[in-house]
Amino acid sequence: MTPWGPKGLPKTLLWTLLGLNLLAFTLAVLTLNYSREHYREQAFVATRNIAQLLERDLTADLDRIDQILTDVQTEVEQQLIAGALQPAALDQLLSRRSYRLDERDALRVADAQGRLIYGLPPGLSSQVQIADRPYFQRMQSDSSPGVQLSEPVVSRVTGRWSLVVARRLTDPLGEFAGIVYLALRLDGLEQRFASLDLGAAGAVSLRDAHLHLLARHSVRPQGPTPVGEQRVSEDLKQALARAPLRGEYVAATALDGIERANSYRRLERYPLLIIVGLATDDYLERWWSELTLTSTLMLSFAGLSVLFAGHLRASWRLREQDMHSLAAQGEVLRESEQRFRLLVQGVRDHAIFMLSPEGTVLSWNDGAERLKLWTEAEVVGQHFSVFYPPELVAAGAPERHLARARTHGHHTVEEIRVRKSGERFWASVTLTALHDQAGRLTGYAKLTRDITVSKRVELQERRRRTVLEMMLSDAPLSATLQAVLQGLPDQGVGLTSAVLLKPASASSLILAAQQPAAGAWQSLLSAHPLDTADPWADWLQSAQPFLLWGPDPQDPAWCMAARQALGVQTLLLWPIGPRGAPALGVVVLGVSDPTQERTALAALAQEAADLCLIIVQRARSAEAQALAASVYQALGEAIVVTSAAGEIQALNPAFQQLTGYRTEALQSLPLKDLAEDSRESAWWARLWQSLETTGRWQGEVRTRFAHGEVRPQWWMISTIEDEQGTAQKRLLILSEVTDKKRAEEIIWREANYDPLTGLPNRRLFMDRLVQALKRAQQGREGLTLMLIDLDHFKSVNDQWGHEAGDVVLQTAAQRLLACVRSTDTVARWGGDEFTVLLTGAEDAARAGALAERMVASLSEPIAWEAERLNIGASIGLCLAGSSPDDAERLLSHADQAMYQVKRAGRGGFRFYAGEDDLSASLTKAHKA
Ligand SMILES: Nc1nc2c(ncn2[C@@H]2O[C@H](COP(=O)(O)OP(=O)(O)OP(=O)(O)O)[C@@H](O)[C@H]2O)c(=O)[nH]1
Repeated sequence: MTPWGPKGLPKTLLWTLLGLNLLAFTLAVLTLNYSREHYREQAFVATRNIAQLLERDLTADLDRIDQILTDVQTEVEQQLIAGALQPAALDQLLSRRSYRLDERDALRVADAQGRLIYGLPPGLSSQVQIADRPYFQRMQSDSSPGVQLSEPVVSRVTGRWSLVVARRLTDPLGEFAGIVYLALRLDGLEQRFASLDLGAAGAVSLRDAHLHLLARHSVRPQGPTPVGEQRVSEDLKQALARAPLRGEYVAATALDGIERANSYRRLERYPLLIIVGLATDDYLERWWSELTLTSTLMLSFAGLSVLFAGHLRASWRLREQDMHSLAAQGEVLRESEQRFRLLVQGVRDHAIFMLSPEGTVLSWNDGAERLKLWTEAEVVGQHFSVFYPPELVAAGAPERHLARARTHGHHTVEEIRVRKSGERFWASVTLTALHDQAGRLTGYAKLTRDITVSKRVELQERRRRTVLEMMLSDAPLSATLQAVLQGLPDQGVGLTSAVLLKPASASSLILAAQQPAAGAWQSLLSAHPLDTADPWADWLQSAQPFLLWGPDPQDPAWCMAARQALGVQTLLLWPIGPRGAPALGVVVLGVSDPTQERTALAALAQEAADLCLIIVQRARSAEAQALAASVYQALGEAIVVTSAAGEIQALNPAFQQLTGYRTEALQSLPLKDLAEDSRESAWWARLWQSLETTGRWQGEVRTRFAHGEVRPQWWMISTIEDEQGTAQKRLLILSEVTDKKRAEEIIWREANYDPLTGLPNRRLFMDRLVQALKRAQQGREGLTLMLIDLDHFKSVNDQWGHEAGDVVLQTAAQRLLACVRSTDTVARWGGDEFTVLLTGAEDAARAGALAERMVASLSEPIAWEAERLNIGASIGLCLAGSSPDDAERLLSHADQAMYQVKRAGRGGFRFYAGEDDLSASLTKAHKA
């Protein structure tokens, strides 16, 4: 945010507002000051006027009094010249003059000794003396004529404060003869002052020459007037010093402390001073209102200024924020644009460019250059239809796409495009219409991505699926092969046509040909048969790919003809068939675009060839299966098909006829349910063990028929295995029992089983060991071999006879069988030696535990007649390794391990510990 700084507009405005406020304030102060001075001046004018009026008034009064006094003086002096004072004549005189006097002011005459000789009220006679009065004594000694004024005195006649106005009397000799005077009552003066309008607190005073207070009127009196009081304010003293006759001053009066604007004036002819004052509060009353009003206005103005400034500041801040935010947005936008431009420029996997509304290229990014191989300088200004293959341009695709984008906002399509080199590729194209704010079309943004790889995979998968579905729905072979070819041009590799040929009689057989070039192929082959002469014969035998990329004089004549007939440069022949085996057919591709990637073409041909091989092989295996099924159905032998685990899956008609069963009745039942003999579980276990280890079993079985009948049947069970040797099905063929079959079985049993113990003999054990080793070497199961030799068996024979030895051998066989699983094989190797073959996911831990159990079991006493025979067992173990162990070597290793146990004292087991265990093998060899 921009600071509320000195350079900003708001700061200027702030200063302006402040200046305006200061100006207004100054003006207001000046105006108020002027106004105050004005009011004061008015007050002075008023007081001056009043003082002047009072001066005139008082002077007039005193003049009048003086006139009377002069008249009386003249009269009295004449009477004195005449001999004695004649009061009657004075009364007469005074009665003529008395209208000019206030009735309260008495005119009196005192003689030279100060005795009142005239003017006393009745009853007082001559008792009144004024000889002690200072004014009397002054006049007694001062012979100057003229009127004299006294200091304020309390009249001895009236008892009131009075001012004595007197004239000196002289006798004819010129000696002092007394005074004639008028005692002017001061309260009378105060009453006169009271008639003046002096506001709420004004005052007027009269002082004598020595500033004694004579009379005073205050609108707000503080008590009786202190007549004679000489205290005055310093301001008055200073003013009098400056201007003794008249002047003005402002001061708080010494008597009541109220500040007033005062005017003073000395009477010209009498030593009196008039002071008139108007209280400051009075004359400034209006000024105070003005001050209040002005202050209110000023405060209002200042308040409004502050509000205005605040509002302005807030608005400015908002504006600043807006501007900042705009600036920030602008910056973000610029950055975003920059990033977008860099992004678009830098995108290398997508062609991103702009088109004008007419489809002319306006801009070009790195990805576009990489994808389409045009540089920006070459392509800008060209119409974008240069990226379309000619057939799409001819069909009006570019214009159609623009129109769609215009109508719908954008248009996405997956189609073939061409690079500058002419190479075709699968592209995913999105055209987006761009408009300005007024909604006018400004152009198009075009995004193109090379999707050749994924598209090929997708098309390949689609074709495979189609072909698979056709195969599963048993579509005709030719139609399925045709489907392989039909999808090929979509792969975008510029294929002109493809054909599948059957080489054996190639000239006449086209297995399938891609439309619409089938006719061209047909006529080519009729004119130039692809015979089996050199070099084709050898090639077809080897089934190697044959790629002809360009015309070469060495090429077979047929190729030259094919190129010519199809109008192509590149021919590609790919054999159909497993490598190294004679070809079943040939895929021939004619490629129109010489720039095509060879690996892509080769992959396409190979994939078509692989698909064709699967189709042909399946057709053949279907034929074979159909044949087998018809044989199975037609055969006179009764046949049952089961799963590898023995669950019944199918019965042929002959079986149903023989046994009376329907297929549904036996479906999923175990095969052993058909054998009455399987009630004895050990019998069935032996049978199944034989079947699992040898894959075959045959013998007489009491067989249950449909209606409860049990008839002896000859069972011949064989196993159908897959290519890895894993059992898939069991096939049981039932037939009538014949002597020959019985004899065969006896011979078979004697050849494979030990008659004393019933265990498989050495021969059968070796068979099973070899089979198990095969499986172990395919990594499908583990294998452990055990060689068990009874300890001290000879002594049983020696001590108890051969029969006892036989019982011991039989018992040992049973005990060993009881220790193992049904899938394991326990065999009698010979004499008192047994072998055990443990299969499945064997490990040393389980084999060791089993050996331990066997040692323990064989150590248990064996009952014979009343005796308890004691033997033991020594066991050698050997785990089949990942190396191709042969059976003999395994047996030798187990034997070495067993002998080590014997040497160590018997009664135990031991694993073969490697070739280093020489002592064991050597000693055994010696023993042998
Ligand atoms: N009862 C009986 N004895 C047999 C049979 N076959 C072999 N023998 C005897 O089994 C004996 C095996 O001998 P050896 O294994 O050396 O004797 P051993 O006492 O077990 O000696 P070690 O194995 O060293 O403990 C021989 O005496 C044979 O005659 C047979 O079928 N029945």
